[in-house]
Amino acid sequence: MLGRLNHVAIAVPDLEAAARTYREKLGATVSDPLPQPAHGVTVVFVDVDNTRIELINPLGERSPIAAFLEKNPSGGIHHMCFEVDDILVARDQLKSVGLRVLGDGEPKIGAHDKPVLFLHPKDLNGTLVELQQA
Ligand SMILES: CC[C@H](C(=O)O)C(=O)SCCNC(=O)CCNC(=O)[C@H](O)C(C)(C)COP(=O)(O)OP(=O)(O)OC[C@H]1O[C@@H](n2cnc3c(N)ncnc32)[C@H](O)[C@@H]1OP(=O)(O)O
Ligand SMILES: [Co+2]
Repeated sequence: MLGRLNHVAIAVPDLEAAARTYREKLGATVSDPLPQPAHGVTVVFVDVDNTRIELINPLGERSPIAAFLEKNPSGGIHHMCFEVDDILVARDQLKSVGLRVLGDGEPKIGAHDKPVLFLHPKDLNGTLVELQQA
């Protein structure tokens, strides 16, 4: 079911500083900050050979990553995203084996303009997993 690793997201307390580190110290190509109000984050994309890093910072009052940063004030790996061929088939299959889908269970359009869903971290060894329609 799981296709390629589409991205790994890192929650950061200072988006500009994190982007500068990846650009200047790691020599990476990084995007400008891209507000994603529907997801309550601002994201900077860091392109690497075989996947992508997303540096994410809370946007707005009700960001889903605010509590994570309170618990991890210097930041940390927030989630990883796998591509799936059919996100609705994958969702129903994962629910049938007892994995919890977050929110109302309906895919939302993510930062890559594709439908995405999230699975509860407590069901996956403390790791928040995002699924994105390939
Ligand atoms: C622009 C879109 C972009 C893309 O397209 O790629 C994105 O990915 S946007 C990413 C931001 N959006 C989301 O993360 C949506 C899904 N996340 C959520 O719904 C929440 O973050 C949730 C429910 C996972 C956690 O919310 P919150 O921290 O407010 O709730 P709790 O404190 O009750 O947490 C429950 C339990 O889970 C642990 N936790 C929370 N976040 C993570 C995490 N990222 N990785 C691992 N574990 C996590 C938290 O510590 C609690 O554990 P406990 O032992 O009970 O304290
Ligand atoms: Co993501």
